[in-house]
Amino acid sequence: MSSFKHLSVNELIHMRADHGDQVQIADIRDAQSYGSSHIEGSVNLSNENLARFIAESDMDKPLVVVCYHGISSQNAAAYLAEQGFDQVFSLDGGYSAWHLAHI
Ligand SMILES: O=S(=O)([O-])[S-]
Repeated sequence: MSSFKHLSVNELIHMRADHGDQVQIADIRDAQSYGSSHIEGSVNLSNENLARFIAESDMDKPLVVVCYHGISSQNAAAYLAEQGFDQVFSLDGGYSAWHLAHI
């Protein structure tokens, strides 16, 4: 059964250092929050672009799901794993943890 794994901010930093833009990041926060700041290289995923994102993504590449605090990203990550992504991660602490680590 496909499912997702948890990823800490530090693990994400290392993953990006090792794999660069091979790492896909989907930010599921609202467009306004995403617009005011987001992890560089992330895409804002919403119900509107979800189908296209799934259709156009490389499912072999790691996919990290980011929300506000790491709660709702878990449901989204489980869903995306069910859609066929091989390696799906939910960012623990969400964008707020990422932001804190980068102040
Ligand atoms: O985005 S959240 O579900 O972690 S509050």
